[in-house]
Amino acid sequence: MMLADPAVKYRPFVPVDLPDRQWPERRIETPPQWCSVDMRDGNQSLIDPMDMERKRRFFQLLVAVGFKQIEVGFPSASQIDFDFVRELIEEDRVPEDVTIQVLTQARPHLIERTFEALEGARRAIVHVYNATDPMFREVVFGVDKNQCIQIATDATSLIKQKMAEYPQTDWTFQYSPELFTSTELDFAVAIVDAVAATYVPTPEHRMIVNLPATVEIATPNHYADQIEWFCRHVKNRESLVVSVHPHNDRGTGIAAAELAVMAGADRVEGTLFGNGERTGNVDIVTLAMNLYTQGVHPELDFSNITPIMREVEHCNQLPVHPRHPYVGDLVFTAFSGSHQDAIKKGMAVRRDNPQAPWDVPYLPIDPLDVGRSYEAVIRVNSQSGKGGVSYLLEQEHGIELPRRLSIEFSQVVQTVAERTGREITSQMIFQAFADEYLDQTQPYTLINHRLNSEPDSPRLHLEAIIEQQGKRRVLRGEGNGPLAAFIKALAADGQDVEIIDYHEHARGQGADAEAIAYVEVRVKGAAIFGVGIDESITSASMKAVISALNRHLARDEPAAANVTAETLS
Ligand SMILES: CC(=O)SCCNC(=O)CCNC(=O)[C@H](O)C(C)(C)COP(=O)(O)OP(=O)(O)OC[C@H]1O[C@@H](n2cnc3c(N)ncnc32)[C@H](O)[C@@H]1OP(=O)(O)O
Ligand SMILES: CC(C)C(=O)C(=O)O
Repeated sequence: MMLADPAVKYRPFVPVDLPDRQWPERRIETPPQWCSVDMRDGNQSLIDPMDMERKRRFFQLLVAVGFKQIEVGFPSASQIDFDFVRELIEEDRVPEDVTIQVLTQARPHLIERTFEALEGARRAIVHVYNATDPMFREVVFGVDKNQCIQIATDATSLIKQKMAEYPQTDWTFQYSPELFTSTELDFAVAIVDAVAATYVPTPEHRMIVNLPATVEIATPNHYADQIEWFCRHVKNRESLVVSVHPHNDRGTGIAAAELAVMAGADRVEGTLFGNGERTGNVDIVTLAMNLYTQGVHPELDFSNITPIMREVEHCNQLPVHPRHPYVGDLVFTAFSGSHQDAIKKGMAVRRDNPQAPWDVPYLPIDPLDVGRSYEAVIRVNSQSGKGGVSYLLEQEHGIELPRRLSIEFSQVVQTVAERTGREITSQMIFQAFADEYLDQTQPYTLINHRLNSEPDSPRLHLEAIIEQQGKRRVLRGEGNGPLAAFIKALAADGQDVEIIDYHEHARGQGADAEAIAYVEVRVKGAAIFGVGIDESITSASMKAVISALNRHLARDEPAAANVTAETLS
């Protein structure tokens, strides 16, 4: 049960005393070093840790994306992690420019085993950790501060010695004061200084100091303060690569990582799509794409993001949320009418000026940049409006509705959406459009027509063959254009139709192109639309008039109406 006063149980974080903090004014202008910990922190938190096949696939994926540092496991913790590291080395599967990293606790037998796993590696990062937070010192290890430092420096000495035993490998040393964020800052600096004094890094051969938010305990600005404070107080900063390793317990892992980089971190450890202990590690995809949308290339390649997501889902056996930034199945989709309208208008402006900076409403990134298409951007349900319906007809069926017709037709789609309660696909929209306008062939059906003109006269003579109730008849009329002649022919048959508005365009390209004509006509004082499609523009416009007339006549005979709703059910 939630407490009436949570303060009796939970303590707020203590702010860092850093009145002259510099990080809020900084911007991220170059990407940090990235290290994927999918195969270690990600793997250790899976329901079913990865088998060899999934590990191989994940490693290949990380290499293909462009990671240069990959924590491939905890080889002293499990045989499969050990075997995988051996396979990478023995089968020479690590590309020249990629460095593998492995984790070990600060315990001699685990360190020994770690080096056994790494024998023969071209290059490797050995990552050792011990918990430095006061509660862990007391409850988990039963050590005081000096003993805690001793665990870390003893491990460092042993690692340094083991590195010397295998000089053919290009080694990098990494130390993490686990639970850095809940460790007293001066103690975190003291233990890192002691470890560094043991290892003796130089600016040419730096050691990595990884400062994990093992459990996220505060707002991201607090983490940034801690990182800046650390960087300003640690000795020999120029000999260290300062790395961060945020988790996401408060849901602010991304913000914490970004602010930490502004505060001086050189490197970020995280996972693809944020798998990891509890609520996960920081998601490197989002971090990278956040940089990209600020105009900074992250030096990771997510230009075909969907297969990357599917591969990670396979390896982790965990789904990526449909609303996950930049990749989720629904993140490039707008259902709501006003969003669709704005996107449609923004896309139209962009089509005219494709080199302009990206400025499409509601879309922080061009879906094409991550291999997604525009087709899925707009989807229609009962929350949608005319913009979405017209967009889909235009994009997928080449039908560019005039504005007033799009208003009328969106009501047809709205009725279907509300009745079914489901998403309406572009195919369903086209079917509704065909039912409502194109297939209106009763009572009049246009079978054919012939046009004649006289020399030196603008007048055209039209003969239109129509079918009505199974019988064919010829209607005749004359006018200055084919449509005017057809209106005359209908008038002679007792149907007074007045053209109010007319639009036409080609549909498709090349030899297969068709013409589509839209008319708004007035019949017996009422305005109504009609649409016709044909290879010939004249036939398309006559069919459009017939469509409008038949719709008008159907309204007088309700039994013939409502075809659309039935067809879609
Ligand atoms: C925040 C992180 O993600 S850290 C990484 C966590 N990952 C893993 O733990 C991977 C899987 N782990 C394992 O397979 C095992 O825990 C092993 C092989 C590493 C160690 O196994 P065991 O020796 O059986 O120890 P166990 O699992 O019970 O861990 C607790 C012991 O480790 C010690 N320990 C824990 N962390 C550290 C550390 N960083 N340095 C030194 N000792 C440590 C504890 O003090 C405790 O020792 P004790 O038994 O003397 O009290
Ligand atoms: C080992 C360390 C870096 C870790 O995974 C954590 O603190 O979350």
